[in-house]
Amino acid sequence: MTDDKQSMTIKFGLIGGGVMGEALLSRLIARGIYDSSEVIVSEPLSSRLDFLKQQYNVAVTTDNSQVFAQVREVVFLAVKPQVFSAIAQELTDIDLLNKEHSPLIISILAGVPLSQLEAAFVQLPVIRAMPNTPATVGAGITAICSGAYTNAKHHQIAQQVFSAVGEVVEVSEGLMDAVTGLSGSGPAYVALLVEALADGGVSAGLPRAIANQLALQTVLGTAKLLHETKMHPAELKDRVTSPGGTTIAGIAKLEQAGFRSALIEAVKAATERSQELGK
Ligand SMILES: NC(=O)C1=CN([C@@H]2O[C@H](COP(=O)(O)OP(=O)(O)OC[C@H]3O[C@@H](n4cnc5c(N)ncnc54)[C@H](O)[C@@H]3O)[C@@H](O)[C@H]2O)C=CC1
Ligand SMILES: O=C(O)[C@@H]1CCC=N1
Repeated sequence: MTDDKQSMTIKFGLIGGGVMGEALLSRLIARGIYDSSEVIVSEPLSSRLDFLKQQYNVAVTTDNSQVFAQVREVVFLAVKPQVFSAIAQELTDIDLLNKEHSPLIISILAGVPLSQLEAAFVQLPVIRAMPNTPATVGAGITAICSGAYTNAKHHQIAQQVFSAVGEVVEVSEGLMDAVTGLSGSGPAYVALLVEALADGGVSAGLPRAIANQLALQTVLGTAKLLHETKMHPAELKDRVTSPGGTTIAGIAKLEQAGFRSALIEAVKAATERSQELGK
């Protein structure tokens, strides 16, 4: 059931109010891309629904068909890929194409290809995207690729939506699984790195709180330095590494333990998993 907000004004519909859905929603409203009165969220968990309604003052529903029926501009799919076929099934009774304003469908579902999306949303404009969790703080990066029925306006809408949460790149669809394995899953790898660096500091005798702070700021500062100066990572590594010094001793251990290979294999494994999710 929807609440009493005016359905006439609904421009943006979110299906799935979880981690990524909320990250996008919060920034879109904070940046004024959509007013809260223009948004509807569909989510089966009542605790999440209540929270999102309270926090963002948006219309809410547990009925996905309400979103498809009311939205005039964008339907944003942010459910798990495993739920997609059930949602596609719910659409069979709704004539989306012949609505007065047929919406742009944006999907962030890992692995689900444009062919599957376009089979569910027949002749509708669809954009497949892969954002990442730093979107929550406006520091995300999103790769997008467009379906067959999109035009320049749809493209502009997707750019505007994802620019609200960070950088946007366009790739061909064949690269989306690799994007998922790198930047989509990447925040988890970096979180592991931060945690492990701090553990190393604790192991070397640092108090936990100081070790956490040192580890986090080292990763943040290094990323900022590389980003702002456009320096090649190898050059930065060389600058830190004094002959016969401490850093080369640490790097030798990382190489021995297969640090680079572990990251390469992680990206490859996540890419393969994304490919599997689309089958
Ligand atoms: N978490 C991440 O870092 C990223 C996730 N993604 C993709 O975003 C999608 C969502 O991921 P998360 O936000 O992490 O998951 P999540 O589990 O936090 O959110 C999914 C939400 O969908 C709701 N839901 C379940 N069934 C539903 C249905 N039938 N109709 C409407 N809502 C339903 C769930 O209750 C939940 O709140 C996934 O497809 C994932 O591949 C993409 C980029 C990054
Ligand atoms: O782990 C996952 O499947 C999702 C997609 C990218 C990040 N999280």
